[in-house]
Amino acid sequence: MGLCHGKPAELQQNQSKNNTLSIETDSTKAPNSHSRKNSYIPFYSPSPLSSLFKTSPAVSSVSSTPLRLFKRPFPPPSPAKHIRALLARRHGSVKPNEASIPEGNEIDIGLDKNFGFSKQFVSHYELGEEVGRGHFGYTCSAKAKKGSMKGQNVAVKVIPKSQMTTAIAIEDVRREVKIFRALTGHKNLVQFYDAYEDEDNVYVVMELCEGGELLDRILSRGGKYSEEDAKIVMVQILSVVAYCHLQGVVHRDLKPENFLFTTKEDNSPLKAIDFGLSDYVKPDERLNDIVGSAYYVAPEVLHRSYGTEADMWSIGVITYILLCGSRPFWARTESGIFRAVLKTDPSFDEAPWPSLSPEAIDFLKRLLNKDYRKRLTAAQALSHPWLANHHDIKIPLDMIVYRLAKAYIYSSSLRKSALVALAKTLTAAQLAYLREQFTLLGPSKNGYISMHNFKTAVIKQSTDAMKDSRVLDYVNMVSSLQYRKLDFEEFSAVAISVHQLEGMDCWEQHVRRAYELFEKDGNRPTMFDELASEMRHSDGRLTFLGFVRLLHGVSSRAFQKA
Ligand SMILES: Nc1ncnc2c1ncn2[C@@H]1O[C@H](COP(=O)(O)OP(=O)(O)OP(=O)(O)O)[C@@H](O)[C@H]1O
Ligand SMILES: [Ca+2]
Repeated sequence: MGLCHGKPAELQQNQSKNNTLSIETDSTKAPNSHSRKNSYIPFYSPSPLSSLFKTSPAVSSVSSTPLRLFKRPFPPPSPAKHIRALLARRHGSVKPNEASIPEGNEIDIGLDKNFGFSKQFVSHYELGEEVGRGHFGYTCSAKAKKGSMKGQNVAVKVIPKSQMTTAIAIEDVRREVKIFRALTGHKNLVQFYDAYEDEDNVYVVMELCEGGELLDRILSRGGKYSEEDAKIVMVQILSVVAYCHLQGVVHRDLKPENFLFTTKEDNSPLKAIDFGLSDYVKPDERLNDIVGSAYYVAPEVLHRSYGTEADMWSIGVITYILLCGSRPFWARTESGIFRAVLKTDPSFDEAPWPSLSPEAIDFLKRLLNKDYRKRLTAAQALSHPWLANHHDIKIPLDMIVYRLAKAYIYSSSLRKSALVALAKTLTAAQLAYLREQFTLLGPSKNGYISMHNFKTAVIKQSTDAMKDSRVLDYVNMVSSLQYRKLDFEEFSAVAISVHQLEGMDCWEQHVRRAYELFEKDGNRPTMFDELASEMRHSDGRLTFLGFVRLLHGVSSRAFQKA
């Protein structure tokens, strides 16, 4: 993955209007988070979520917020609200401008609120003080009273059953616990211990993080991180997200509130929490429910067709906030935020951007690309030059390689030779990521991998989540495809993403050079009699335009239509 900037023209539209210094109204208010409540934070204003949680009547999210003057294009980050469509989905109905929870319990008659968890919470743990609060639950510290954990401090997320007013809300809690339990084991993921229930609540017992939320740390630093400090955070976030994605889990609510530091030390490890909105997704599947928090939501989520790439967008938003202290997409209302996400591009003109490294900006542009096919995966982001040479990076296996392998094997031999030509144009830095993936697939001593390797490499890393998400079925299907052994050269052609390369400035150079190579080695009269004239020379060989279409995997039928 060489540094090659994203398309500036595409990304610079609409910037000017975002860059004016203005009086802004922050539409969010502070949560009840213990740590945050007690610390003075200059730009802080209270969040409507806390009142929501107490099932108060309708709360206006905007009217009670004071006007503040900020010397920034946008106000600094504050806790993000969940998207109203999500609240409606979970709680039954939400009025157009109010994120309210229906009152009374008429709608939960007949709902099965038994989870099959142990009922022995009280005999096992002694609940302590509240350490945090979200929309769906509050979290307390607790002490284990018996067993192997006796005397140990833990955190307990308490999810009141009175909040579970729809079948969807109940299903979401079941899934949250199932995913959290299955995924546990990564060093940047809060350790799950057990789940309990009684008449009133579900209790999720987990490792206690005493260092507070990433959001609090951003705010206590005055809103900004140095590049070096931001890298330390991003490597940890990417590492745990790459792990989730490989297992077939999309988090869907990545934001600084959902990352906690284990201790108050500056160099404390960071841990992901809150799988409350997570879901399983197979590599070739698209989800369609609108879920997440407005500032961090990806455009394709709003278009109701998304996969793991949506998390990568949220990671782009987090990185942007870390580096400049402002949100890239901001407006006073939810619909305004959505419009910004769909239509505007973040500004990189104002301070501090001109003084930041081109690698940092390139990294961001490749995450905040509105076309999800052009976005970096988590494993690719870890291989990006901005993070290169950072200590503690372990590039994980990337499921996109499996998807690309399947597409490659089903391609015509003509497309295969076009991809081989394109792969020959990659720079050493770009090949580094592919080399890592090849190595992870476990090549033989003489440098070949077979389709079987695609299975053995994944089995080593599989958790129960991978079974539940049916990623293992997908891997079995890919590894059973009939294809010859691959050396690194052909593997590079297999695992090259044409869409991603197309999102880079250097695409034109790559594709022109690749066409030259293809002309030399692979171009021959095509067999499709009715190829459109602009796709073929008079002797039947592919034109440059035809070559580009071929790289994208356009079928012969589409060629005929073109
Ligand atoms: N393991 C933990 N250790 C310490 N504090 C925690 C832990 N887990 C959660 N918290 C605190 O509790 C808050 C709420 O937890 P969590 O995000 O899981 O709840 P939620 O209701 O699902 O949140 P949201 O409103 O984002 O959906 C967190 O933001 C954090 O401050
Ligand atoms: Ca949360």
